[in-house]
Amino acid sequence: MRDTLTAPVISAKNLSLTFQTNDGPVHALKDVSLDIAKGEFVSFIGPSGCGKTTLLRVIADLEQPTEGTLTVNGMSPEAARKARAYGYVFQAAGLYPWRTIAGNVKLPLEIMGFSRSEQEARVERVLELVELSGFARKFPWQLSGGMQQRASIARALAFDADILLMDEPFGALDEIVRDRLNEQLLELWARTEKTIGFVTHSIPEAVYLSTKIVVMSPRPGRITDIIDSPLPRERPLELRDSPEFIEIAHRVREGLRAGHLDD
Ligand SMILES: Nc1ncnc2c1ncn2[C@@H]1O[C@H](COP(=O)(O)OP(=O)(O)OP(=O)(O)O)[C@@H](O)[C@H]1O
Repeated sequence: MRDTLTAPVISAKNLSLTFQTNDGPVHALKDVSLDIAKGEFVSFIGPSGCGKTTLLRVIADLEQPTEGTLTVNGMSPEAARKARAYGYVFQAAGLYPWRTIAGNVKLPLEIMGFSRSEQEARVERVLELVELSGFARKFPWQLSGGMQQRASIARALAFDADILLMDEPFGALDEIVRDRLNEQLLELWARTEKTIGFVTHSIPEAVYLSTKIVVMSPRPGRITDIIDSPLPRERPLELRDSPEFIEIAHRVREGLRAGHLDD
């Protein structure tokens, strides 16, 4: 599947972004270069404030870089956004409490003007993908935190974007729920062949999920290491006890430490 001859889906070259604030400039990203191939699962890991969210937002055309170039599917991020290339999953599920789960998932489809029958078919399909088929008519408060986050993933999948951008989607959940969601996300990724960009603070989560791990350092946010994971795509949770897994986790930790030494 990972054909080295195909052009990258996301290509960043020397991206920098400086926010101008009342307290002076904040260098959120500095000289970030990265290629992401179709179907990859890429995690961005680094300490708070290192620019992970900013990088995801630049890819999604929610922020403009100050320097450098970025293409998504060979187009500008703006053109890619207009072509509905992305689904975005935020830290908090962000579901509307007065809408049912189906109603929440349907919302972007309503806005995009899909026909009613197409909306119904898509909602059914994505709720099945995230294993929430029986919960379409429930309201968000009737679901656990993990289920709400799955509903927000379903919403991001509903319009069938090629790229799923996820900003610490499981950060607020306990470890057991998180493990299960990680497994489910890998299954979903295998079934849909999406390209995924995933922000996390957790080393095990990054190593468990990713085909590529991008390690970032703060002030200004730079990439300190890019690790192409040798782990197989099929990943039972027990893989986390294997020497290969521990070795990659060690390398991520070293990358994080190296970033801090430059402070
Ligand atoms: N709109 C903005 N205006 C000014 N500064 C900003 C803005 N957005 C982000 N920043 C600053 O840019 C830096 C990078 O922020 P960003 O949210 O990308 O970091 P992060 O790695 O995602 O952090 P966290 O892990 O805490 O979510 C931080 O110092 C942040 O305060």
